[in-house]
Amino acid sequence: MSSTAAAAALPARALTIASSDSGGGAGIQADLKAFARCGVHGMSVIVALTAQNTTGVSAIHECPPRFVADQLEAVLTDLPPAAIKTGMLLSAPIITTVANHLAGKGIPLVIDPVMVASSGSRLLREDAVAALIEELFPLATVITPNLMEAQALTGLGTENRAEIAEALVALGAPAALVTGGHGIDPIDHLYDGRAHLEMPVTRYPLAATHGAGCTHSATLAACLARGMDLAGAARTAGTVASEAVRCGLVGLGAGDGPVDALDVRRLSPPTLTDRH
Ligand SMILES: Nc1ncnc2c1ncn2[C@@H]1O[C@H](COP(=O)(O)OP(=O)(O)O)[C@@H](O)[C@H]1O
Ligand SMILES: Cc1ncc(COP(=O)(O)OP(=O)(O)O)c(N)n1
Repeated sequence: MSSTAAAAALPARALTIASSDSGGGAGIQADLKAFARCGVHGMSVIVALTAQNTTGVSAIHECPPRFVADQLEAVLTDLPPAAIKTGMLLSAPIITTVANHLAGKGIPLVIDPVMVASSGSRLLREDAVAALIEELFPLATVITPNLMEAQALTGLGTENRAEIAEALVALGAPAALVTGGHGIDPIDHLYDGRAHLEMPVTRYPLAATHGAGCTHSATLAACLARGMDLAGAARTAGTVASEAVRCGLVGLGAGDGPVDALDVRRLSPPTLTDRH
């Protein structure tokens, strides 16, 4: 195969800029599984490490912003991604570093404004919320808060997703997708500044939703990397996240079990042959 033909056969690339979950349920670990689920080569810039399991976060170790910049430069210079997602960014200096590296690149960007873990720990410092809105939202293709994050960002108490999505777009993001895992109705709501689109998702009443939001936003980025339009990518993200909950590993730990985008229980190690 010629090198041009070999390059044409390569998978699309997507990058996650987020934090590690030592329990393997959310964060970078969930993102890379979602990228693989979508047939996309995943790359990662890790901004913080969490000591975390299914019951909660016990410690957070922040990477120096200079090392975040080193990772960004390593990836962006050699392996430019076709789409990027951000997850847990933790601090204002990290957000500024990320924004400085992404500004002007024109790469589709999904911002998952991760603020508080479902276990209650803060994953975005209070003094970093303004930086997220002012420096990163204008660079986004779409932001994907859950209902509670959307309420915190807008200061609105309503559960009316159309109203909240419009307020999010008014904050500077070109499009907002409010996810529906926690709401009364399991509906994802997309507003792109012109039209509203409601996307029902199948809800599974399982104790295995840890990492659902990460899986959702990573799938959305992977679909954009593969050339899908925003509405199609949003529908696929809702379906993949919902399926990951259906396949979730209930009982894996003492708390909320991790979602499983790859449905690993149906996989087994390859059979070894004489050639191996
Ligand atoms: N119980 C559930 N059953 C099916 N899908 C779910 C469930 N919880 C979450 N999801 C899926 O995960 C997505 C994100 O979930 P959500 O709870 O809104 O965000 P987060 O995990 O960030 O709190 C939803 O849009 C939905 O597709
Ligand atoms: C390292 C890390 N990143 C993100 C989250 C939040 O995960 P998410 O899927 O948005 O929601 P919950 O699993 O907290 O419901 C996290 N916990 N850790």
